[in-house]
Amino acid sequence: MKTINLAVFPADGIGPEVIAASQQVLHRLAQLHGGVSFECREFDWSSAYYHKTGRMMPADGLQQLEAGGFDAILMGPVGSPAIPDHITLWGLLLTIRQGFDQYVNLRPMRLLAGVVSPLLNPHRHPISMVCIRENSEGEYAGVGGRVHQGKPGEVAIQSIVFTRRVTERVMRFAFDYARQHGHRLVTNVTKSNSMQHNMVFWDEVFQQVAAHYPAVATDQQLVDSMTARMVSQPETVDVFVASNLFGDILSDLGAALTGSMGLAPSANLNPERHYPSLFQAIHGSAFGLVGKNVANPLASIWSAQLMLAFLGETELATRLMSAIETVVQDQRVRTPDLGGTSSTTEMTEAVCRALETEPTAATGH
Ligand SMILES: NC(=O)C1=CN([C@@H]2O[C@H](COP(=O)(O)OP(=O)(O)OC[C@H]3O[C@@H](n4cnc5c(N)ncnc54)[C@H](O)[C@@H]3O)[C@@H](O)[C@H]2O)C=CC1
Ligand SMILES: CC(=O)C(=O)O
Ligand SMILES: [K+]
Ligand SMILES: [Mn+2]
Repeated sequence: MKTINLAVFPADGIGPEVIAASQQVLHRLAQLHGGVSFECREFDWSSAYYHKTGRMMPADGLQQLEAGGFDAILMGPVGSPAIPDHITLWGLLLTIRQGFDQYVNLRPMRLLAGVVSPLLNPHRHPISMVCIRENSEGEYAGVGGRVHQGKPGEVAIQSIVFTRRVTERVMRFAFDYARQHGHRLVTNVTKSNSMQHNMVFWDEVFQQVAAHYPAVATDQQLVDSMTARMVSQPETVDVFVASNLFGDILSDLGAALTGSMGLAPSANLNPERHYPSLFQAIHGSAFGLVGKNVANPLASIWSAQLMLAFLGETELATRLMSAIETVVQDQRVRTPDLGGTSSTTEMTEAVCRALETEPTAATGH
């Protein structure tokens, strides 16, 4: 029996509900497979932990996580109405992303059959985009400061940091990903018309890296018109590589275009596997839905599916994706964000049932 060791963070808001759902699905998957089990160690680092201790995680949190020997981290969203958002994000999530060098944020955005897109007649052209977001520096490098607070001469500086090593590696990842997964096009999302230093550099590195991948077509799109292109001609968007801030924004747009924030998954990857990677829905803590059992758990469950794929558990990953697709296409069980009245629990149980109808390893289909 193979054991997969997971660090699990229910975290904030709807996190505990969608993470419990994801764990339930993983355990059912393991049970049906028979050859693997998930060992989950739960961490209570969160906004509630902050209220108790004054910190989002212990001072040696990263060392504790590293010492745990985890294969991956499954995390709920971080953020509470009672604490400033920059404290919660920097106190936990962004610290882990940087500390564990999770420099790729992989965000597939695919309109699943059975989901209604806000775009008219979307099925004329399938919507399937993959955002490769730089996840360790750029606009979210965390460099800057404030002086003369509250005075007329107050200054606030948030510096954007682009380094060659980091820019090159995320672009190489984008091209490798495109090549491995049969994508035809990699789009460089930029803003080199107004940002004449960092974004001109970004474009140069893109060109240099692209030269090593002659079989993959490329194009370039300014980020402002990229938003319009994603809405007006989504069928022309395949893989795109974007800086930390641009990728953050464009992936929420992609989530909405493909039907719901409650569906969109993400993977925070350390591709070299020196550190565990972190899997988390792209949505936030959705304060309005907390405790009502109405949050769509599929974004988090799909993130767990990305985790299985990254861990090389191809059979489990394929089976889980197919169960998600079955439930969504069937349309009988739908949470309110998808136009239905089903609960988080019902949606989760529907995925567990769909897993049962998929071929098992034992039957060898
Ligand atoms: N990765 C993370 O930990 C993230 C944390 N946040 C934090 O979350 C908090 C709320 O941020 P918002 O900008 O309001 O974004 P949000 O994603 O929490 O909510 C945006 C909209 O999407 C809906 N939504 C989100 N998840 C859903 C789900 N699973 N099912 C159905 N509907 C869903 C919400 O009800 C709301 O209408 C803030 O504290 C923010 O800092 C935001 C984004 C990512
Ligand atoms: C923090 C945030 O919004 C994100 O990573 O998507
Ligand atoms: K807050
Ligand atoms: Mn975001």
